[in-house]
Amino acid sequence: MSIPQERRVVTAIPGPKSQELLARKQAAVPPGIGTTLPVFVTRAGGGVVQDADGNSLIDFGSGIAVTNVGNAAPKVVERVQKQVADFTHTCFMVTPYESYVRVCEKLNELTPGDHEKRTFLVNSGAEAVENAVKIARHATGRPAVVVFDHGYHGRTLLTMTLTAKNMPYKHRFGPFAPEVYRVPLAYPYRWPTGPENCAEEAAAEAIDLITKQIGPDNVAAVVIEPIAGEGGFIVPARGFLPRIAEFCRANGIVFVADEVQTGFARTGDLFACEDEGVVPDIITTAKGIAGGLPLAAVTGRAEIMDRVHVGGLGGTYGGNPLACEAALGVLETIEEEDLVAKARRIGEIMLPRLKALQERFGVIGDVRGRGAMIAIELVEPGTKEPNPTAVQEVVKRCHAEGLLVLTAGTYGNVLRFLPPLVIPEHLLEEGLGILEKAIAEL
Ligand SMILES: Cc1ncc(COP(=O)(O)O)c(CNCCCC(=O)O)c1O
Repeated sequence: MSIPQERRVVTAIPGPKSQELLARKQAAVPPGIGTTLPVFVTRAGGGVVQDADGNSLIDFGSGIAVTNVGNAAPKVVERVQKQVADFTHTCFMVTPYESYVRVCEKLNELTPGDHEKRTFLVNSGAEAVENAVKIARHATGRPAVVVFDHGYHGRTLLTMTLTAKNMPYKHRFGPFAPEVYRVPLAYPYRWPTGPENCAEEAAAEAIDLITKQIGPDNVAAVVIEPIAGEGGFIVPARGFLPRIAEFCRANGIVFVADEVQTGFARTGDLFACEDEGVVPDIITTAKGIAGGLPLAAVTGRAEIMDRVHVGGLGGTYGGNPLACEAALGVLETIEEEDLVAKARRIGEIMLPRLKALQERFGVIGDVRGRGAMIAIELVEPGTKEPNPTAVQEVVKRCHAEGLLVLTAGTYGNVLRFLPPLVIPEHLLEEGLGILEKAIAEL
């Protein structure tokens, strides 16, 4: 890795150059575009991001689960550099090119299920989810879409409607899309009768709501994240996903797995659905797919995807050639560096240390996640009362020490950890040390 894999804090964070740039940002960009940490990045790679003031921060965010293979990953850079000099855009619907087809062939091969599949490419996770719903409605002739508490699916009108949390995602942006219904998620830590009953009871409640209040024959699709991302890294109780998938199969409902955040080795499987052997009818992917180039994909059963009339799917930039080359570089990197195993290793390091921390500090109510998608939920000690104030305090301390961490959760009380899968273990350990110190000092 060409960038020194070290934490180096040489100024206040943010430093003077970043502060100057922040003032310019505030004069040019609306505040609706928030900023987690106002350090202006100049280089990044491996497990670090470098800023304009010469600081090198440990990256536990990966640009929100995007740079799984590392920022500026060598195979991504090599492929994109060659492609950009050949051609930058033709619009695949006008004159196609082989790299787009190759990406789709690989996704058809690698996503869960050995049935015949089709894939097409778009630009963002939200666009992928929008298209999955379009295709499900077209194929079934049904209007309704079922989503879950704590779900997140994007910021377009439909995906905002599918998303659960009001602030900041939905507030004052209505009216929302029709025919979207929400049912309970199997949230073990907060399930009323305890985690051991969660899968069966939550599935029964969800299925009962669909059956009694919507009508299975009116439902085109169920859309669910195998691990809820923005909603707080909620790993549904084991057995919940298979029960929901089975109900969908029995009722002709398209089961859409939204793997925008969980995909591409992040959770210790190439796709998170593999963990319980769930085979989705459609899977949406983005983020980790192209190492930072804007790309997303809709991969589904051929008999569903092929129902759409010619010209019914599209968009100008979908499957941009640079992004397709990047995606091929990502897939090569995941395979050659065995990043699925590396993600599992990250979980094996993080989970025990966080569980040991939970033993010492009552502010940690729950430790959860899989692979390199890990989180702690902070509460008022001795209760399950969400503690967003503690999260903000820990974040402030981590950032000041040069550790980039992100938050999540419906209640704003989750610290989530999404290190690049290529992060050197010494940086992972160092980052955990900073986190432990920040929590101990609360
Ligand atoms: C499961 C899941 N589905 C869909 C999406 C949407 O993907 P886009 O590429 O951001 O549109 C996401 C994006 N999550 C990060 C949102 C960042 C923000 O906007 O504040 C996701 O996690």
